[in-house]
Amino acid sequence: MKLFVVERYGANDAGIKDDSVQKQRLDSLLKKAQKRKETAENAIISEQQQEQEESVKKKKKRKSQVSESVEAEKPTEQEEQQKDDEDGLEQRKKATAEVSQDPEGFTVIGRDQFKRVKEVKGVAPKWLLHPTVISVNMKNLDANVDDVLDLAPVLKQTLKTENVQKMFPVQRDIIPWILKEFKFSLTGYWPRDLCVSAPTGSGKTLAFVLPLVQILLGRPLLEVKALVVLPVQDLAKQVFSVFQTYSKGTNVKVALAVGQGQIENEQRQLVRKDACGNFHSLAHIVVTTPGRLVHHLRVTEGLDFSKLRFLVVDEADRVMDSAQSDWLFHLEKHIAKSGSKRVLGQVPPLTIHTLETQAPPPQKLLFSATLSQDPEKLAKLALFQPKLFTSVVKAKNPTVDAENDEEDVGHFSMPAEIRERYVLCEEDGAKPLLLHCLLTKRAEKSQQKKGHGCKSLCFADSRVAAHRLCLLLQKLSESSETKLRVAEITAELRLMERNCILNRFTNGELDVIVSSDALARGIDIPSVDCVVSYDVPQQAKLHVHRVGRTGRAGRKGEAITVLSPQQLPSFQHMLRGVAKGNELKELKSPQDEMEALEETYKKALAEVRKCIKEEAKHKLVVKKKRTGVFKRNKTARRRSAKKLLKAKRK
Ligand SMILES: Nc1ncnc2c1ncn2[C@@H]1O[C@H](COP(=O)(O)OP(=O)(O)OP(=O)(O)O)[C@@H](O)[C@H]1O
Repeated sequence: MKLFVVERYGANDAGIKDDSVQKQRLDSLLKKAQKRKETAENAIISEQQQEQEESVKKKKKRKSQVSESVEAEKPTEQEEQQKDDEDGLEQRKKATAEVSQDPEGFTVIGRDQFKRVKEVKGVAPKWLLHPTVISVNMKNLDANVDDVLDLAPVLKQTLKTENVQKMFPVQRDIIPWILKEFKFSLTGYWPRDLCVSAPTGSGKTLAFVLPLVQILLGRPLLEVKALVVLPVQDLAKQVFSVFQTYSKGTNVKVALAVGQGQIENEQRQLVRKDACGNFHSLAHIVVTTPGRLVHHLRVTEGLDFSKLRFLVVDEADRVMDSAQSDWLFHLEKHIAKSGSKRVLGQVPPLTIHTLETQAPPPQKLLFSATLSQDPEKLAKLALFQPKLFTSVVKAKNPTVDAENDEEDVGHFSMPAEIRERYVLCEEDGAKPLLLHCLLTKRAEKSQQKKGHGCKSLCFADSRVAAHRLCLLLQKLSESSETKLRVAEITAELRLMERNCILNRFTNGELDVIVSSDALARGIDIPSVDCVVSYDVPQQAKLHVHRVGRTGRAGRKGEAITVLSPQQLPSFQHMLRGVAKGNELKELKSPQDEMEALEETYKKALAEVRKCIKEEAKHKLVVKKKRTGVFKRNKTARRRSAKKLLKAKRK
């Protein structure tokens, strides 16, 4: 044990050989500590006394303003009050002394000095508080293409061939605004940035495609003037095809860079190197995803964004939330190398000198159905005098308490054409059967009424859940009279496979697509009749996007969410901030049909279990084979290397 004894003061140290000297030192240290404690306590107590006195003074003042008759009784009350206050002070003194003294005798420094910090409430900027409200009414469209827009005849012709007769409210408001800002910028002023928050399927894509093509019409020089950023490949391809449609018959060149094929192929569409070694842009508009953009900025020689005039960010909230949200930083760095335009960063104070010496920054155009109106998030984008167009008005949700109706809680809005309902499922295990019954019922009704089946999209939480649900629905419909053709789309499938399934769905070869949230955002699938949220979405945003796959472009749609009774209150609470055209109603659960199919369901469940086991086995075999081949290859390589060495030695 001696090993662990630390002798801080050795016997040879001067002045501390005696025990008496050590005692003296200890006493003086303890005295000092005691003094410090007392002064700290006194300070706290005097502070509290002051506060107490002030409060008593205030009370006195208030009471002196009351009438005389009441005043007659006051002195006794005041005295009592003062007594009470003093007693309270005494008690608190004791309590603080007790609290600040730990049972082991240590004093916690500053324990009584902690005070609750006052919450500072942020103030939304003016442009967020005073937006221009876009109508959500898609029924009585008054804006004829010819009357409203100052568009080139080629574009008007394409609109006619695409069967666009009238402009949707977003397009009616946004297109002239962008064109006007552009004209304004030609006079030397910087264009204002734009934020658009409009419901799903309201035609936001055309609202930026048309003005960009119009502005870039007839430009002899090939320079990248517009960069359009979307969160994922599928959406970028979709927007690219709209650009292609509307740039037909014009000299506007559009390129796609989403990482679908080899990077060299994309580079060939973006830049050309001439005989003298100079680089030339090959597109006016580049449609891309954040990840691929950063890749090109790093590796594509001669890519020049210094002449950029427009930066469009569709599904802006998702793009900004994504892991690659540093793409703006990389873009700015890239531009800074070749020019002085600012994409990010502090906007300098606008003086005549800045206007004269600095080129305007690219105008940022942000679009989304669930655009964040959080000033902090938007501040990251360094928007220049932004203008907000929104269709979000005060949410009115009859299912929520009346007091909540008064709040300005609207963050997102949904198309008024969507009829939203929920169905309660008591047992979690019976959910697939309930879904099967709902879908077959809908298909039969639609067949009777319209003469064709009902196209439905079902959203599950994950890829695995979507796969299992798809198998179950397939098995159940095999044994039922109404045969539903079911397929699945998850992020695991390649783009080609996904497109193939979507084409079959659009052509009426499939009735149901089960999907993970890979399909939830932005994808424009014509005429989806019903969207079913098989698993409850965790965020209102996700719900808005899922449901938004139906009821597009003014068509009618239906959205059903499958809930357990326990999930209902939180679901209703989540939808508090979503402005809807229709109220949320309950749909009767098809109990009779479910009971009739109980045996078939059990069989289907057993078959699916078998199927999943076989799939897992198959995957394992494939994996083993791969690793086995790899090992064999490795050993073969080693053997051949050894043989070679031997041969060399010989
Ligand atoms: N003026 C119009 N007349 C008729 N159809 C239109 C018009 N404008 C757009 N559409 C069609 O409406 C559908 C939805 O448009 P779009 O994809 O632009 O919606 P969105 O607002 O971007 O939706 P999301 O927020 O879900 O991405 C598309 O099929 C498009 O062709």
